[in-house]
Amino acid sequence: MQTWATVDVPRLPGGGPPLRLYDTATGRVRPTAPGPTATMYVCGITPYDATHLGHAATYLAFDLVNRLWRDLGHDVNYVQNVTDIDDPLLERAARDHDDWVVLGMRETALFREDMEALRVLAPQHYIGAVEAMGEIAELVGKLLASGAAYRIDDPEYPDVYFDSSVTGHFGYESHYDEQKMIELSRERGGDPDRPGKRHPTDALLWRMARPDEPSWPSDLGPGRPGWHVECAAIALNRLGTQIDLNGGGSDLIFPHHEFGAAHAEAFTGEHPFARHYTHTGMIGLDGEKMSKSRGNLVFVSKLRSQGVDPNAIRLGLLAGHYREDRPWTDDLLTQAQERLARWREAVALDAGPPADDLVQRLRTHLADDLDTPAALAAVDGWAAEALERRGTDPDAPALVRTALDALLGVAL
Ligand SMILES: Nc1ncnc2c1ncn2[C@@H]1O[C@H](COS(=O)(=O)NC(=O)[C@@H](N)CS)[C@@H](O)[C@H]1O
Ligand SMILES: [Zn+2]
Repeated sequence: MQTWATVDVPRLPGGGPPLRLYDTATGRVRPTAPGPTATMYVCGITPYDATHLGHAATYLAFDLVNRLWRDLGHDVNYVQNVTDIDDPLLERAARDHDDWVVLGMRETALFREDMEALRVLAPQHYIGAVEAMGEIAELVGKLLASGAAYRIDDPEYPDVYFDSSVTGHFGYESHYDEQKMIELSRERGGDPDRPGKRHPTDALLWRMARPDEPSWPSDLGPGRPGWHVECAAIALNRLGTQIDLNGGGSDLIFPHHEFGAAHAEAFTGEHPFARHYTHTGMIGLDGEKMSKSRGNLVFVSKLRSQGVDPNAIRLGLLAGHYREDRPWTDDLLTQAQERLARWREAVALDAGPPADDLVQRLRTHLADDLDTPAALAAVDGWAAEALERRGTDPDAPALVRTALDALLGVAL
């Protein structure tokens, strides 16, 4: 699938400390240690109700990771999927009497546009589940052949399930207990109560064709994939057997990333699949998580059509820490617009206070588990000084502009 147009990342002089990120599996903020090319898989959207500010907050967080790794001299191989076939998409299309293919294409196009407007660096590989159907079915076939998966004893629909016990590490990513796993599995597309499963949380790998549901031919018989195996296949085939970072919102901790890791590890025999599992907090509105099911959504495209500068949306979402569940409010946007205007005024000056120290502080704060509140405050400090006392370094304004572009993705 075509990815979106990307902006280039200006080079900054000097360098910063290694990027440290919170890892859900080890429960600690730990240094990332990518090789020359960092490998990152961030789960993409299920293409409807795109792009709400919750989506945007998550992709902005991983955009900072992308930018920081580049600033540290790494290339980044960034892969993202589109879940363009799955129950929620089919349900939404049915509700709106929409063709599910058209709905998916329309919403994916809108998502691309919004990502471009927000200056999110494009993934090297932007892959839809439908276009990856062959490789997904192939992975399911191999898991079935190896005994890591099994067919449920249901003569009408002998669907294929993953045996969550096969890797011996199941649960290492989320650390949830069985009860919580069953609860979340039920809430997020699983079927723990289906009779005949070896373990209630075992995840569906291949759903045999049902009447009036789309299906694809495969060696497994006609059908369509379960949700988690698409991400395992797409990541393994483009990033290798162990990756630096698997990212997404905290609602993906379980079942999605636990199973994505288990599917990958059952196939490769290598553990852990990802050296970091990093999850963002939920953006809320009026006290509730912003979510499709609740319909309390604020859309990037709507704000853009009202003339809101995408850089202000970016600053509004980066004002809070990426791992905090936090509300989106009109106030947040107003403060971000004022901050953006102040910063623009300061970098428009023909001189300012020396900014080398600011660049290093930006790098240090962002390398500390993406501490954007501290980073933005450091820029506020420089801008205030520049606007009060003007400062005498003629190179400072341009250096600040370049640093904000490269490290924060903000275009002044
Ligand atoms: N309110 C929210 N705040 C922050 N992130 C959110 C919010 N709602 C969804 N997300 C994140 O946005 C990303 C896309 O969500 S999604 O459209 O539901 N799609 C999926 O979760 C799957 N297609 C992943 S393979 C996920 O990482 C999800 O965790
Ligand atoms: Zn995913």
